[in-house]
Amino acid sequence: MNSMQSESVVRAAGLTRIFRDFWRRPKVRAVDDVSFEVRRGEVFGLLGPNGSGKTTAIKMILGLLHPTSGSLEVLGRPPRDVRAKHELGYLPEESALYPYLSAEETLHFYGKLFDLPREERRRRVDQLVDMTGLAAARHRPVGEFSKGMTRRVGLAQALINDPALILLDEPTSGLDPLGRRQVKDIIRTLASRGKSVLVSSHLLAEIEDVCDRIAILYDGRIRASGALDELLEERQRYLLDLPAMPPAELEALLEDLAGRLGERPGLAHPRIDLERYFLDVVARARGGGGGEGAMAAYLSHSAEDGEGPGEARPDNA
Ligand SMILES: Nc1ncnc2c1ncn2[C@@H]1O[C@H](COP(=O)(O)OP(=O)(O)OP(=O)(O)O)[C@@H](O)[C@H]1O
Repeated sequence: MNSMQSESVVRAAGLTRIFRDFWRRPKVRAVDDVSFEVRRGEVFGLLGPNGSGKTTAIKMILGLLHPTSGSLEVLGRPPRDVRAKHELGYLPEESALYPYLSAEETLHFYGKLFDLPREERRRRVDQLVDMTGLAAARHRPVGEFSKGMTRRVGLAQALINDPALILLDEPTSGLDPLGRRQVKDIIRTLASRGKSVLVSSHLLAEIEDVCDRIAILYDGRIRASGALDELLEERQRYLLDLPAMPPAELEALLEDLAGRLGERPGLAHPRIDLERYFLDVVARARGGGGGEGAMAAYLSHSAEDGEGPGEARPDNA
């Protein structure tokens, strides 16, 4: 692992947030003595059931909530530092958008808030509209959008300032399988260009194939954390991948293995997951096509700025 990738962009140690009641008596330990780090160029999953403290942790990273105790550093600065905020992108659980602005106007509005010069703003809005699959709806008011389309606008908005750290609260909620795959591909590509992405979700299976490392929160505390591959790999067993072969040959092979192992190995056909099957069916139905070109254009701009370390992925990816 090179030094760029091991660099921490979020460093939380003993982070605690207690909410108090009206009489200022401690009420809920929403985040309780939590320590973790998010490294440059990785996708970090903050997972946990409803009410486990994910949003509270994200709000502290954003500088919107003060920790009760513990330390927190974001991009090498205290989270309340305005310079840290400039390099952050945030997709909240529910995006509050101006219903009468179109998708394009919405993105221009946020681009202006970041003081992006007009030409750059135009270029980024065009790229983001394509990348998030909103090209056909770019001139429609967002008040008319479905939940999935609103989510896409929210994601584009979170990326308008080309942030180094992107916080995504339940990014796939409300999206159909195509939209989910698209968002996950965007997340992976962002990470491959050196961006750091923190994804919070209670839909574990949905983000399993996008995270490098995870922490599982329950009742405000981290119950498990580490590289996803290491956490999920069953190191005591092996799976063997065989090509198709005549039944008699297969039987002989199994017999041979059973003799050596003292047990007959299990045998099954591999299965693709339902998401991949579904996406194949839809791709065939509509004759291919996708937003990869747009994504490449958006990201090549980031690379031009010298912000990305190329195609490198963290060692544990
Ligand atoms: N402003 C607040 N005042 C009092 N309690 C709060 C406040 N915000 C959150 N909590 C409590 O803190 C705990 C953690 O909430 P949080 O919203 O961080 O969970 P979450 O993991 O994001 O949940 P979800 O998946 O439902 O969004 C919950 O018990 C919640 O009721």
